[in-house]
Amino acid sequence: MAGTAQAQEQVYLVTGGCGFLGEHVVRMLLQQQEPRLREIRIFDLHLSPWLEELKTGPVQVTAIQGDVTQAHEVAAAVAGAHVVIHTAGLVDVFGRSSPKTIHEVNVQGTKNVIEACVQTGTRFLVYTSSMEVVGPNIKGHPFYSRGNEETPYEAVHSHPYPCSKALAEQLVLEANGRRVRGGLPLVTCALRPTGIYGEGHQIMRDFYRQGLRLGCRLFRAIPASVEHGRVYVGNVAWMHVLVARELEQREKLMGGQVYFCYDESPYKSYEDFNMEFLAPCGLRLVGTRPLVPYWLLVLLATLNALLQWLLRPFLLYAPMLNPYTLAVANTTFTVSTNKAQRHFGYEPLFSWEDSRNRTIRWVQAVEGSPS
Ligand SMILES: NC(=O)C1=CN([C@@H]2O[C@H](COP(=O)(O)OP(=O)(O)OC[C@H]3O[C@@H](n4cnc5c(N)ncnc54)[C@H](O)[C@@H]3O)[C@@H](O)[C@H]2O)C=CC1
Ligand SMILES: C[C@H](CCCC(C)(C)O)[C@H]1CC[C@H]2[C@@H]3[C@H](O)CC4=CC(=O)CC[C@]4(C)[C@H]3CC[C@]12C
Repeated sequence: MAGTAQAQEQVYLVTGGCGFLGEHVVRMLLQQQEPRLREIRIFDLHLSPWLEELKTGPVQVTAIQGDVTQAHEVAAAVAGAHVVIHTAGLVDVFGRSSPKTIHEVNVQGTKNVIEACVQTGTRFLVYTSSMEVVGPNIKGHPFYSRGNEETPYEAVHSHPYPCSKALAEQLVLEANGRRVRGGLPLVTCALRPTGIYGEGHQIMRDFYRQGLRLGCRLFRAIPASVEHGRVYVGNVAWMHVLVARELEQREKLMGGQVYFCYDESPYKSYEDFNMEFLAPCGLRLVGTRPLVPYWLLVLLATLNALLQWLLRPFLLYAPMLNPYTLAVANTTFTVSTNKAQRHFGYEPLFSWEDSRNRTIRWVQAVEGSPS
């Protein structure tokens, strides 16, 4: 009996568990049949209907509607959890939310999660950071090609999203070693995905819809030579699950560390990479070189930013093209590292072929293929 109780003792909390990545983390935790897992708590501002179907399995699934900016709600959700996987965040590079809101959710929300761990005695915290904490910086320096966690880069931000992710990551890493209730040290680490793709990726869906509207075409805007790091959502989720599992055994090695999320996805430009999925769904990318000169894109992006500012009192104008998204899309950033493999034995669970097929099937199922 004691063995059974011991075997099923752990409670995991996934904040943002109803988001694009969060859903994959939750499903992965259940699929991998984490041996000691008794309960998964899913904490999110908006709870999704698919949660209901998960409630019939052997692991208790508890849905908690809550806001990470509310310290008491976070503390109540964290109490009794062994591990917190903190993926909740406001992902906004288009200017939909105010900088203050982005800061509140991403920075204050993360502070609340850390303090809740300390107060309630939760020892293990996995934070979903981002490649954006590195760059591009406000000085316009090129990102790096095939960089790793040690590659030097002057990370100085002004855009609210990367600012908030960088601050939150710093808080998480600094919290490593703090004494939690009961006297034991908190063990934290941060995972930095590059651009995530896969089932549920809304921007991919937006590009697909845009292509359909334009007669099954998309027009190249970024040179094919600008490579942008991408990683499959299933592998990002798998990395979170592995880190959560291994943090206890390897706290000295992994505590306070950052890890880029990587897999076998090929190095390509943002647009060429998207075409890996959109071409089999009937779209084509027009042009081997950008059809619009770069200076014109910069001008349009600046105009969009100006329009957004002018129209803000009346309506929300938040197009995909703005100076920041243009800078990210137009600056090479790819990672090549094996730190996660060395530190906790990570190998991608999904091959590139599998990741690609799953994503194609999702695009086809979501929208239906054009005839
Ligand atoms: N999508 C991407 O390419 C990348 C995302 N990330 C990070 O991964 C994490 C997850 O991102 P996605 O799944 O793409 O975003 P998402 O928007 O699909 O998911 C975020 C989830 O957090 C929840 N949330 C937002 N504000 C909240 C609040 N105040 N209280 C509680 N829950 C709240 C949302 O309801 C949503 O379910 C974020 O922290 C993001 O910064 C990092 C790198 C790349
Ligand atoms: C929307 C951008 C592509 C638009 C191309 C244009 C301007 C020519 O129309 C996307 C290009 C790169 C994306 C970002 C990148 O993948 C890294 C990210 C990490 C995160 O943590 C959140 C999302 C994002 C900022 C992602 C957002 C869309 C792009 C800017």
